[in-house]
Amino acid sequence: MSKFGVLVMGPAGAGKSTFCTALIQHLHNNKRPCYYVNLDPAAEDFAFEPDIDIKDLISLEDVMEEMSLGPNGGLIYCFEFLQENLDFLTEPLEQVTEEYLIIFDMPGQIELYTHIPILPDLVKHLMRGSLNINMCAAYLLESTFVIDRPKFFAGTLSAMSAMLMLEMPHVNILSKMDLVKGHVAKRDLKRFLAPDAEHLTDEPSRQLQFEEDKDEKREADPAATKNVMAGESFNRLNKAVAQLIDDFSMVSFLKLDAQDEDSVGAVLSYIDDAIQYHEAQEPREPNDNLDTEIIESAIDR
Ligand SMILES: Nc1nc2c(ncn2[C@@H]2O[C@H](COP(=O)(O)OP(=O)(O)OP(=O)(O)O)[C@@H](O)[C@H]2O)c(=O)[nH]1
Ligand SMILES: [Mg+2]
Repeated sequence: MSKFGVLVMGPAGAGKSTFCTALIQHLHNNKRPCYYVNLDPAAEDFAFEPDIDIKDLISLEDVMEEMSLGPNGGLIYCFEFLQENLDFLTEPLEQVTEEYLIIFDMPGQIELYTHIPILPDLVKHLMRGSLNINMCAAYLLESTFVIDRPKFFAGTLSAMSAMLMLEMPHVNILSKMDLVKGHVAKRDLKRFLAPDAEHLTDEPSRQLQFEEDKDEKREADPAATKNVMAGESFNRLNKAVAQLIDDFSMVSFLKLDAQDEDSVGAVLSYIDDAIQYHEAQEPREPNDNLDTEIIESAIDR
C-alpha cells in the first residue's frame, strides 16, 4: 500500500503554515482525507489541530532554556533528537492509508534546507524503509521578495539547493500573490515564474542603478570599486547565475494566493501529479451518494 505526502518548506514567514491550513481546508471541502504533521518545534497556534506535533516530543522553548542554545542551534538540536526518536513519526504514520495526503509543515530556518544532512536523512526515512511515502517537496518563496532580480537569484538558489539536497519531486511556489497583483506588470511577473537567462539579465534600469551606486562608492572610497556587487563583475556574476538557473531548467514557480481556493486547488493538482496520487486511488463505489447524484443528473440531461 502506498502513502502520499507533501513536505511544505521555505524560508521564515514565506506562508508555509498558512498554505498548510488552506490546503487542509481545500481537502475537507473536496471530501479528501488528510493527515497534518507539524514539524516546527516553535509553532504555537494552529487553525487545524495537528495529528502529530513535534512539540509533544520536544519543544524549542525547552531546548533553548535547558541547553542554553539560540533559536537556530535549538532547532538543529530538536531535529537531531527527532532523528534519534523516529518511532515518534513512524508508528502513527504506519497506520495512515493511501487516501490520505500527509502534510508536513516545516520550520523556516534556512540552514535546514542548505547544508545540514538532517533533512535528507529524514526524507530518506519517510520515502524508503517501512513507511514508503511518495513525497513531494513544496518550496515556498514570498512573491514580494523575489520580484526583484538580486532577491530572486538568492531565493531561487535557495530553492535549487533544497532541490539538489533532497532528491525528491519538487514544486516551487511563489506565495502571497495577492500582495503583488496589480503592482507588477503581468509580463514582468511571467519572467520570474518561468525564468530564462536572457530575460533575467536583460534589465537596463537595474543596471543603471548599480552603475550609479558604483560611482557614489568610488568617490567615497576608491577601494570600493573592487566590490564584487558593483558594475561589470556583478553583471557577469548575474549572468553566470542566470545561466545556471536556466541550464537546470528545473526552477519555475507556481503562483499561490492562499485566500483563493482555485489557486490552492491548482497548486494541489501539481502536487498530486508529482506524487501520482490519483493513479493509486481505488475507483469509488458507484453507490457513493455523490456519484449517484452525478449519474442521475447526467441521465436527466
Ligand atoms: N497577504 C497574504 N499574507 C499571507 C499569505 N500567506 C501567509 N500570509 C501571512 O504571512 C505571515 C507568515 O505566514 P505563516 O503561514 O506563518 O508563514 P510560515 O512560513 O509558516 O512562517 P514560519 O513557520 O515562522 O517560518 C502571516 O502573517 C500570514 O498571515 C498570503 O497568501 N497572502
Ligand atoms: Mg509556520
